[in-house]
Amino acid sequence: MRNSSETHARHWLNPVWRDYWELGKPRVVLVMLVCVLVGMALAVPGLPPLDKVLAGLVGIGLASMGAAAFNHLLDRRLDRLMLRTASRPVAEGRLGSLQAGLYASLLSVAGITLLWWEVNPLTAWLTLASLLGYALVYTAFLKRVTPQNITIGGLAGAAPPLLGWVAVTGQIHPDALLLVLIIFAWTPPHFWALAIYKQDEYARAGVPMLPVTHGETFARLQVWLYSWLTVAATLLPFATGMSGWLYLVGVVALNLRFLQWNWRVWRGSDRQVPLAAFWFSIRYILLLFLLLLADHYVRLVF
Ligand code: HEM
Ligand SMILES: CC(C)=CCC/C(C)=C/CC/C(C)=C/COP(=O)(O)OP(=O)(O)O
Repeated sequence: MRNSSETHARHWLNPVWRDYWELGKPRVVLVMLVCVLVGMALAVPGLPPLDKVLAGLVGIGLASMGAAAFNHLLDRRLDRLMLRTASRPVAEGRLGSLQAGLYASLLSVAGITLLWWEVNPLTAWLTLASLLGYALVYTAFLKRVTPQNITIGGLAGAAPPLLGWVAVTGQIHPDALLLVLIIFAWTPPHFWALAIYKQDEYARAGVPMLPVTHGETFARLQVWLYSWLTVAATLLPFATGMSGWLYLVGVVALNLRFLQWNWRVWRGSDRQVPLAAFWFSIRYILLLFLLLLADHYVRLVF
């Protein structure tokens, strides 16, 4: 048992708000909100209406953090079995299941309600579908039963640009679906690179991730193949006229780096390469969406 001074030191260093904040996976949600914002910006020729932008970002942000908190709750036993996740707040018992469940419900209900009243019902429905897709379909079911968990579950994570687009226009447009396709195709190279690096932990925890069920070589090949699918998807905004030359030049440069990293994942044997490719995938998707944004406004001005 901890003595009181240790307990005090721990609370001082790790206050409870920080645990609640961590439940929402804030860094992942931040990148998702950038994708939401880009969806909003590309949906209209000028600036999107500020009230929809603010209510949309807050509502989708709350719902996404709620979904992430449900993931922490439902995965608490699994998380305990892996080094990367063992010290998470619910897994380690710093927050109880009831607390986490109430917090996740509160964020989710607040987010969806805000979207319903201040944005539009379609955005609320689509966000609810993404929330349930990640928290229930992916976390509680797919993750535990099939190595295709993230290809199917990735649809929920890919939704943000569509949510942003619909928040501003109230309608689903094919261009928004192109943006969803980019994230959807990018998710397997993003995640399987990490899964290759962490395959021993997933195997020990009994999670059927691709490198565990089909072997490391097959997973490395899939990362390489899906990175080509991602490259193809990223060229569609230019091919359809949605984005211009600035986007094309930038995305070709990004894609060359992306392919280089994923080629090294496929051909290399260095154990650190998949981890580096995973971190590059995050910079890649962030820069790609910022590029779409820059291209959109440059084309408006010139
Ligand atoms: C089902 C789809 C996805 C899966 C399975 C997945 C999986 C993961 C995993 C396991 C991590 C490591 C988390 C950690 O160590 O705490 C991670 C990190 C990350 N993911 Fe994904 N991801 C998905 C979709 C996305 C999407 C759609 C985005 C953004 C658009 C995203 C952005 C990030 C970011 C920014 C990080 C780094 C977080 C940090 O700094 O700790 N991911 N992802
Ligand atoms: C409303 C909406 C857009 C919802 C999407 C919410 C959301 C935060 C998705 C995140 C995707 C992600 C990090 C998956 C990893 O889960 P994991 O359980 O495989 O990874 P872990 O082991 O790190 O928990």
